[in-house]
Amino acid sequence: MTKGSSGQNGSSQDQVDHAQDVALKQAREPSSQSVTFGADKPLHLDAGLDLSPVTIAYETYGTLNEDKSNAILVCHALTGDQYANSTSPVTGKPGWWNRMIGPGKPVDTDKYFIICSNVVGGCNGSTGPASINPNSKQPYGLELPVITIRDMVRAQAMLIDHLGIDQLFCVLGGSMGGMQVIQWAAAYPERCFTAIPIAAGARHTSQNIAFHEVGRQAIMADPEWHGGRYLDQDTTPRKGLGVARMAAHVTYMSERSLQSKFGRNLQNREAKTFTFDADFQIESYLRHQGMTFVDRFDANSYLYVTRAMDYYDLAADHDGQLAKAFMNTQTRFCIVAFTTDWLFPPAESRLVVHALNAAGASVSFVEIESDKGHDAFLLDEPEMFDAIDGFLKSAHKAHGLPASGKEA
Ligand SMILES: CC(=O)SCCNC(=O)CCNC(=O)[C@H](O)C(C)(C)COP(=O)(O)OP(=O)(O)OC[C@H]1O[C@@H](n2cnc3c(N)ncnc32)[C@H](O)[C@@H]1OP(=O)(O)O
Ligand SMILES: N[C@@H](CCO)C(=O)O
Repeated sequence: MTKGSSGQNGSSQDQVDHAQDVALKQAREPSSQSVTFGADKPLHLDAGLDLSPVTIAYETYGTLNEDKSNAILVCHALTGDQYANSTSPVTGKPGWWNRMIGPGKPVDTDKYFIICSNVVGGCNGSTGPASINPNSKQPYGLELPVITIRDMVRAQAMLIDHLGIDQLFCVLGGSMGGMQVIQWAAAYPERCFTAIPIAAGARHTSQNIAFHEVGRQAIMADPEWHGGRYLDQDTTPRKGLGVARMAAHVTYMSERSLQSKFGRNLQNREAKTFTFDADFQIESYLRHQGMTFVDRFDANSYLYVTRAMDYYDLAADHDGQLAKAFMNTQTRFCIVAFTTDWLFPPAESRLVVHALNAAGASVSFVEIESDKGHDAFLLDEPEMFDAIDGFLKSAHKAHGLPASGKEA
């Protein structure tokens, strides 16, 4: 942990110049597959408007079998993207779920056809606030209606229709991805043979909304935000977005992991400097997380995706009774939670488990002892891999799928 001190509000951030911003914008052009639905097939939004055209950028891995019964939809988290198992053209980093997806891995590309799409409201090729508003011919900015988790899932259903798939063998994802899984199972039970929400819940809590609001205010307080019209000015609210990520990142870790990674260790120095530089490793680490984030994510998209999570409350959509969302479902659930996740603690997952039990659903609950906090689902957690591997293998048998997706 001895990377050089990086001043979130200091000189190294300021070195990121105009050219880099332009490169970033270019990188956001969809480089994956994408489908665009026109005015004849608009996306109906919870905000009460229709969105068209609407583009959905996605990646696929593995082979779709002849009867299209081996498809798995992977839903990404807040700032994730469609590059779950392929190198991101924006960061040059390997797929964010390479540990989970691949030949012989729990989400086995030798058996399944895996689809991962960028959410609507995002910034990696799907329609979002940086997309061109057909009316003004300018980027939408805040003219894009607020997007909800239900909207994201409705857009994914359009993509699944487009691919000619009636039923998904599985829908899985973590955090905001897990919210989408829960919404998929509630809205389209007959289309989900299995569902695996990880480190997620059926609502955003008051504390979670509070942290998101801190982040949004940091972005909107940055003078470079320009009321959301920063792209017209060829700039981005880097400082505000960086601070938003720093605050959010703390919530993705646990007290134990922060302590064991960094403790009170100083960053490349023998003694405190009696300044406000990044004396502590944790300060340097957070500044690094903030700075690298602004190179890969759009500030307005951050407003939209955080809002989507805040608005999610599945019980409220069913007279306050979560079980009603799942009545008579045939979907088989595996709910995964981590003991040190304080963003979506196991108690939130248990509410979903109890509702599923009350609805008579088939559900297993895997509570994993981990010190990695919320982001454990992105990391090396053998117990999580074993649980998902076992669950999918048993569901595979119950479904009657052939051993390999290439057969059929
Ligand atoms: C879920 C989706 O759909 S995808 C979106 C998820 N992706 C992200 O959230 C990306 C940002 N988040 C992270 O990096 C998360 O911490 C994780 C969980 C994904 C990765 O966790 P880990 O592998 O444990 O990495 P860790 O948290 O230690 O961070 C490593 C980075 O911090 C840097 N770092 C570590 N210590 C320090 C320090 N003292 N000072 C400055 N930088 C430091 C490392 O150099 C490394 O930088 P790099 O990522 O630019 O190479
Ligand atoms: N760290 C992940 C999960 C947050 O919920 C992300 O940024 O998407």
